[in-house]
Amino acid sequence: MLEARRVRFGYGVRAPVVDGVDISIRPGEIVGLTGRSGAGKSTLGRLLAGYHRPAAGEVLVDGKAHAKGYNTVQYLHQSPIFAVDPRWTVGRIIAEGWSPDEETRQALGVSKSWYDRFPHEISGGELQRIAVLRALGPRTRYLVADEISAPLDPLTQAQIWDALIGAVRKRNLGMLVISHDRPLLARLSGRLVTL
Ligand SMILES: Nc1ncnc2c1ncn2[C@@H]1O[C@H](COP(=O)(O)OP(=O)(O)OP(=O)(O)O)[C@@H](O)[C@H]1O
Repeated sequence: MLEARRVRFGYGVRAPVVDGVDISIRPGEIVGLTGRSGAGKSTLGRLLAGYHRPAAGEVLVDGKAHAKGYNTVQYLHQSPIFAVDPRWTVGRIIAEGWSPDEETRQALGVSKSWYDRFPHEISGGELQRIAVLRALGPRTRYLVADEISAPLDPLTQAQIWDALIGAVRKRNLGMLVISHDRPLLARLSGRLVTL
């Protein structure tokens, strides 16, 4: 289980933006996270992924604190351009995560012809599919999908969510979906948490 227990976190000396929050995501479960703008959803997502250290409380991944090495909690960013090294080719970016099997690559519609290009040489929707593919390595146990589909066309959205749901079912992954899109959350998640 991926869980945050009574976590508190603030940026710098400012008041905490997440304070005393509990959330848990079981393997095989898709949990929706919504709430007003600025409520701290992305901050909570990053805490769960181990990007921030809580000022109080704890984040546990299958009962343990985040450790060094491969992050079994993969955070998917709304703007994938911020999640990749602009000097790396697409092939290198994907290989950083794993060497994907054909089925997963094709499910996401990632073309091998993109592998020699740089992030600024492919579209936003293509880059998001690449970021999702990179995150689905065999050691991944949980995914935090932070507004990953909002700016994308409906076809790309459907392709990404179908691939993610497929991976969740096949590999018993736990996934937190952060979104303002209530119909999307109703469709995807078994449980909705409002911050
Ligand atoms: N790196 C940062 N430095 C300082 N303040 C930040 C930083 N990141 C976020 N904040 C502030 O923390 C608060 C929570 O931000 P966060 O992005 O977690 O909210 P959110 O619920 O995801 O919002 P939205 O729905 O608009 O994406 C906001 O007031 C935001 O301005």
